[in-house]
Amino acid sequence: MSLKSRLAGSDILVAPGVYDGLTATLAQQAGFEALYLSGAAVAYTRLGRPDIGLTSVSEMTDTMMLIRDRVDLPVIIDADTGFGNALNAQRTMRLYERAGANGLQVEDQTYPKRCGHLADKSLISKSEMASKIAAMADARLSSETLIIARTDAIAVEGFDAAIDRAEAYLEAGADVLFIEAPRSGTELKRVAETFRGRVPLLANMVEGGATPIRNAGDLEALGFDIVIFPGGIVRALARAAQDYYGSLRTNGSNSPFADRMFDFDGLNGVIGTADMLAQGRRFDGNEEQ
Ligand SMILES: C[C@](O)(C(=O)O)[C@H](CC(=O)O)C(=O)O
Repeated sequence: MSLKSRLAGSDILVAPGVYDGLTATLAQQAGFEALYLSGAAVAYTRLGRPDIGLTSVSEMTDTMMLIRDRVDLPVIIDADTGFGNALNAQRTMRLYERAGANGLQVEDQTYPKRCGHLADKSLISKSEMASKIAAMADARLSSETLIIARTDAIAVEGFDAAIDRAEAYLEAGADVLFIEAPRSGTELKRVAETFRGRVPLLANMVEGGATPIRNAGDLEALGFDIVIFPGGIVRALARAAQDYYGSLRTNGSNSPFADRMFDFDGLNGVIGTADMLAQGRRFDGNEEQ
């Protein structure tokens, strides 16, 4: 089912963060209907760096292609600022679509851009962002690909300015709105009350970030249509990896950690090694097999 038609349904769409073929595979196996390819998660894992605009459009496109080759679920991808002005954003649109993305999230920050939950953000003007959204809509290869317009204005210009910007972005052609980092339950509720029923709304749950954490059911009841959990997987894996390396360093062996990790067959089961080898045998030119 396309992302667009899925959003016509009444249940909230829960899109966990992913950043490579393995996390995409695991999320699909867990039963999620869509994935969120998080720029933050790519920065955290591939660069070991914060989400401050260091990752490039090529690295994100490459990651999108790897994920699309592995899973067939709809993917929403982080386009950051579009990686520059409207012309860069148009190129990002085409590259991401060709790589297999189904929805692009673009934000109104300027460089240096930051994670929406960090301080000291700065914005391009409302009209420049509206033009960027129109430019992306113009460049879009398929009308099925959604443009998710994000405003970071709450922390910079205040809540009312954020709502005003979101209205302008909707007018400019955004398919989904993402008001980044509401600071309280009241702000979350006001976002939902303002746009519910007019346009699909996305909520972003960042553990320890500016927005109080709500579960998917609560967000659905408020009127949100999509919720992303972009960096949670990296926070979980980073903790597990820290424990793992600590244990190996201390013990000189993985045996004490064995009940917290897959063994050889276990991981092969997760990634589907047997099926893939069987498929390879069909094409190895040996009629006997
Ligand atoms: C949604 C986000 O843009 C992302 O890169 O996943 C980040 C999330 C994060 O930093 O954890 C954001 O700016 O909210």
